[in-house]
Amino acid sequence: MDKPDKMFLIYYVLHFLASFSNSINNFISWFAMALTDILCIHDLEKAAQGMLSQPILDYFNDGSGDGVALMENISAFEKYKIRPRILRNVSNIETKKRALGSTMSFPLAIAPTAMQCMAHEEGEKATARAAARANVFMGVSTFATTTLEDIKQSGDCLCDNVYMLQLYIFKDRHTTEILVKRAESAGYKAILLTCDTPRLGNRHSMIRNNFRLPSHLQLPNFDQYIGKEKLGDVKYPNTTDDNITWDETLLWLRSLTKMEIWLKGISTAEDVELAVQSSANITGVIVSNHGGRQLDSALSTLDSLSECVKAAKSKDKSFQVWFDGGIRKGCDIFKALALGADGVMIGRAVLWGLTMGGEEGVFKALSILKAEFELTMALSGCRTLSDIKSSNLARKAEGGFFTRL
Ligand SMILES: Cc1cc2nc3c(=O)[nH]c(=O)nc-3n(C[C@H](O)[C@H](O)[C@H](O)COP(=O)(O)O)c2cc1C
Ligand SMILES: CCCCCCC(=O)C(=O)O
Repeated sequence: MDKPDKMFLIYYVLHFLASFSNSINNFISWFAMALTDILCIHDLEKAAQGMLSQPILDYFNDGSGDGVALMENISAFEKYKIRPRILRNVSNIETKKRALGSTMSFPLAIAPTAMQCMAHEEGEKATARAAARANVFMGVSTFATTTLEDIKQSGDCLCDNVYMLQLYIFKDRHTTEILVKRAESAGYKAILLTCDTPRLGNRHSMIRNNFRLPSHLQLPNFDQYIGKEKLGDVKYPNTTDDNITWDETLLWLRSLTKMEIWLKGISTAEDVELAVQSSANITGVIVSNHGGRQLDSALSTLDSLSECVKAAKSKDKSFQVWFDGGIRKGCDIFKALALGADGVMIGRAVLWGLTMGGEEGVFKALSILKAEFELTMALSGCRTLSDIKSSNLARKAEGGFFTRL
């Protein structure tokens, strides 16, 4: 047995022991994490693999169709290399970033991911506590397995943080309206309207595994309406609205709330222009292909990013362009910012941390990415976020040569 395998074996034994008692669970998670030498997000991914049933693991990890968009989200980062600058005094790196009227510790937020109690019994509550400790904003899925109020309260026990509700619009608009109003009264700061899922993507493993939410879990933000027995089958498109539009839906949503509205799942300049021009007063977009889970053969999100940034910033410099898809390393964050993103979000990296160690595991994932990002800045000669520029990158061109941007 080589060293990494031994390390994970120790972890599984500790995790098994921890499952006997909630009270020592957190301590064991922390201890196991220290013992098992988790150094990067790939270590967390590997550790999470052995801890979930196949249908849940596949649900978290897989993309749609042949998985091309999923793979290319990751490989696209290697089309860019960093051009480091030297002798620039990087003794005092500054990574803090302002958005939604608050400050985050670095330009990264947690993307909304559904059903986190499948990863760990504390689910979204553990994620919220880790996010609060790391001062990282948190997106909460409509399909959360915890109420949106309980999630925020769990983080608020530690300190103030920013929460954003990801919204799927149901055909029953009244259900959606209740959700939006609950989020606003709970103190959520933004709605992230997911726009790339009028229907669920073709996820082979969900179909093969006959994926269902485990019977002890619920979707308490709306399951009085949808009914969890419908989850994962063809009824999904029957409950969410596939007739949402720039004019009618966005203006209706704006009439419900004063919270910021962001559009998630945008990948073209044309749609960014519409977002900037919308009279629904959109704050920003998240350039995303849903982690490769929706339209297979979609452009990788890194390949979409430049046209989206150009379209937004040429019309309104303050319009926010965030990014997600394939971020596994601090240098990935650096590359997305160098291409003009205002910040990034991460999905699976958080789920792997949560699976492995609950709150401690998510905190570990966030800490790894922050440390790697800071190191990339230092080694590239960038002391502040505004020092990160497109000239810090070279892109692979014809013949495999790299040319500077
Ligand atoms: C298991 C899983 C569940 C997700 N659930 C949602 C969701 O409920 N709503 C949503 O807008 N996006 C959802 N996403 C997409 C993420 O918000 C995000 O766009 C994506 O995970 C980013 O890619 P990454 O996982 O490579 O970081 C989900 C992604 C995963 C992996
Ligand atoms: C089985 C229903 C999935 C609901 C949508 C969650 C989601 O966005 C995802 O990517 O999965």
